[in-house]
Amino acid sequence: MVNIENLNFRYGKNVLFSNLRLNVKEGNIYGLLGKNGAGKSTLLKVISGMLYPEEGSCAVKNISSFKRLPSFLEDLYYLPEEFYLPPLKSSEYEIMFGGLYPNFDGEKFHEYLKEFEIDPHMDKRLSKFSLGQKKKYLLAFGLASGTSLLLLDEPTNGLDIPSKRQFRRLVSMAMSDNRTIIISTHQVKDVENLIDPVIILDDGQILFNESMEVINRNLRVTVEKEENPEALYSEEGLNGYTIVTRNETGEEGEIDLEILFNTIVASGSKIKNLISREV
Ligand SMILES: Nc1ncnc2c1ncn2[C@@H]1O[C@H](COP(=O)(O)OP(=O)(O)OP(=O)(O)O)[C@@H](O)[C@H]1O
Repeated sequence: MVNIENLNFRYGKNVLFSNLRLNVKEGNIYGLLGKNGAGKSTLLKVISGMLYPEEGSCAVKNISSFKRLPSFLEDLYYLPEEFYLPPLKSSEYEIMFGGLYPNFDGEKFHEYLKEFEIDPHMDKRLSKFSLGQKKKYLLAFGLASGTSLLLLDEPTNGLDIPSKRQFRRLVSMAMSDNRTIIISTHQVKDVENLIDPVIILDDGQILFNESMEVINRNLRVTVEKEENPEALYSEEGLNGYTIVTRNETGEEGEIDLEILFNTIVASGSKIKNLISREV
C-alpha cells in the first residue's frame, strides 16, 4: 500500500531521515509511535506528498506521492494535528469537500457525526466549533471519505473520554480489507486494541514495524520483587518491578503499548534484532 525507499529528508541543514525505508500493507491499522521530534508528522506529510524529500521515493498504491496526481489525492485522507475549518455550515462543507472524494458516503458521514453527538443539520458554522468538535467533525469526514488510505496525526488529542471510545468504535466500523489507516500518536492507551502492527520511528529510521503477534511471541512481561539484570526494560511500580525479557516460553504473552514503547526506546537495536530475526 505504502512503499518508501531510501528516503533522505532534512529541514534546512537538519537531517531528519536518512535512508528511511517503510513498507505498509493494505488492510491494517498501523500505529506510528516515536518520541517528540522523531518525525512522525513529517513522515505523514511525506506520504501525503505535502513535503518533498531530498532523495528517495514514496508511493501509495504504486503512485508517487510527490506528483500529487488527482487519482492519488482523491484516494487519500490526511488529518493533520493542526487544521483549519472554514466558516461554513456542515451541509455546505459536505457539498464542497465531499465532492473531492468519489467514494465519499454522505449517509455514513451523518451516522458518524451523530455517533460523535454532532448534529449534521445544525446551522452553526464549523469555525465556531470547539477544538474537540472540530476534530470529531474531520474524523467523521475522513472515515466517510471512502479513501483507501487514512493518515491520522494525533486523532484523539482534544477528545473527551466518551469521544475516545466512540473514535475507537467508528474506526473499527469504517475499517475494511482494502483500507489502510496510519495513526500517529502518543496517546497509546486511546488506541490500544485498535492498532496492529506497530511502527516505531527513532533517530531518523524505522526502528521497528511488526505485528502484535510477533511482538508478543518474542517479549514477555512479568512483575517481580527484584530487578533482573537480563531485562530489556524494567519499571518500578507499587507491586514491584514490571520487567520485559525475551520470551523463552513459546507461549504468546500480552504487552501493553506503553511498556512496549518504553522497552523499544530503552533497548534500541537490541530489541530490533531480537524481534526482527523472525521476519
Ligand atoms: N517546518 C519545519 N521547519 C524546520 N524544522 C521542522 C519543521 N517541522 C518540523 N521540524 C523539526 O523536525 C523534527 C520532527 O518534527 P515532527 O513534527 O515531524 O516530529 P513528531 O515526531 O511529529 O513530533 P511530536 O511527537 O512532538 O509531535 C523536529 O525536530 C522539528 O523541530
